[in-house]
Amino acid sequence: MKNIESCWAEVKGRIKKTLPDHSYRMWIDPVELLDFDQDHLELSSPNDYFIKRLKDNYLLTFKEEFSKLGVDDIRIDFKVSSKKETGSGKNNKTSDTGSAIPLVANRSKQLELPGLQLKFNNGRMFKKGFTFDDFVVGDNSNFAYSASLSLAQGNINGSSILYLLSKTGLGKSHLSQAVGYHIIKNSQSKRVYYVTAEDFTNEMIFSLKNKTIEQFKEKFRRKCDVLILEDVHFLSGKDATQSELAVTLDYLLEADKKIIFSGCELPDEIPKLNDQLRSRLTLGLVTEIGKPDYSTRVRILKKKSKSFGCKIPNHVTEYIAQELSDDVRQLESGLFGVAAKGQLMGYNIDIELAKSVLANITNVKKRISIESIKKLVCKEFSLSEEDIVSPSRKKRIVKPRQMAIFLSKKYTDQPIKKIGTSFNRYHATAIYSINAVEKELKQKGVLFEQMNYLSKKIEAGKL
Ligand SMILES: Nc1ncnc2c1ncn2[C@@H]1O[C@H](COP(=O)(O)OP(=O)(O)OP(=O)(O)O)[C@@H](O)[C@H]1O
Repeated sequence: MKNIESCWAEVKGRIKKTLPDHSYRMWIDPVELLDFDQDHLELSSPNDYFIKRLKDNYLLTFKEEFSKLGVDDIRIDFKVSSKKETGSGKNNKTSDTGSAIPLVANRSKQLELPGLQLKFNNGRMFKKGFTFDDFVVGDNSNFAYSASLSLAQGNINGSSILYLLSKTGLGKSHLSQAVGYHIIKNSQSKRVYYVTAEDFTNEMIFSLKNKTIEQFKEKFRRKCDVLILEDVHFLSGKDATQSELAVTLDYLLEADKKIIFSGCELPDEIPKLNDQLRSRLTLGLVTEIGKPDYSTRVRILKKKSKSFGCKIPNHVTEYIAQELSDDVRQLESGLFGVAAKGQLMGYNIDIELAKSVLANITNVKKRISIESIKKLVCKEFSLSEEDIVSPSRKKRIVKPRQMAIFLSKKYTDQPIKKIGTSFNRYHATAIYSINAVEKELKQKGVLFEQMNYLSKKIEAGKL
């Protein structure tokens, strides 16, 4: 009889060679040997869902690999148990420092969506680097990552709908595009439509105006295998689009197509959504991505520096991770700032340099609050603070109020509900204000100029 422990290590090694990096990392790497005897072994697994996946997809492989090593008819059981409980300190430590997770050795160029290049055809292009291999998994994103990967590879416990929920900059677009990218990469004939809710609305309006609405319906209802729809909160109050989307979803669900939604709020919390659409949005699995903890932030920074080819010393990386804890977009901008200043000015990349770059980000952030934005807008529009929170619907007050609400959403991480309350407004009205400003910004008129002016002041910390 061979030594089971060494066989298990060899089985893992052999499976690693046959699986894509992210699948191995996701499903096999966390599994540890808990207990064993001559014809039986017990393996650890983080949760029941994981166990089901292992049994469905990898149990046979485990047995085959054992058999190849001369261990036949082994009985394998799984038990919910974290790595920590298994006492494998080595794994915890290495995954904290990031070295347990192999960096992408072969960053292939981001695939473009297949098919035509026409505007309004398949929607937006995927961003380079928004793949599963480029996503750093932490406790904050484990569930969302695993659900996204399951959907990309098949389905999530029989369901084909996923709702990714998070505050801004935490990886919703990254994961939803990773699903699309994975599907196209493995099956180029799949028609993946990646659009924001705003794109969907605009395309619908465009089709109505141009009398091509039948083609629009046909495209989304019958010519789409995977629909990725981002920022669904944008649909608030857009009745016609909501009804069309609900019907589209029925067609896709009927045909068992895959659907990924993303949004900053739960479907139940998005105001002015008709029941028809709301019930369809809640059909899928809702997975939330939270803020990454310190060790995950360090791993994200290390991965980003590596993929962008910049060498940042460990203590500087740790300093950036310590200082910037709100979201990953902010982390990225801190990292780029430090790398760029170092390179352009020929400075050493050290804590002093990092401090000087991060000071702008953190100081400005500290000073920005709903109240400070409210004050600034009142001052610039010669309004009193009573005016801006009053019930008045006079144009000279409504517009600045909407702008202040929009800026509060943009520059603070406060929930929209809270922003609404700060202006004595319902949640639905706050969302309406944000949408109204977004729409007017596109016209590049006076409001656009005013917004630029206010944004520059806020970013410069002149509050
Ligand atoms: N876990 C992660 N690992 C690596 N990169 C990440 C991770 N999470 C987020 N990012 C990066 O952070 C940036 C912002 O992420 P993304 O655009 O997906 O956020 P979002 O939640 O969609 O934000 P928004 O709601 O503002 O659209 C991207 O460059 C993305 O690659």
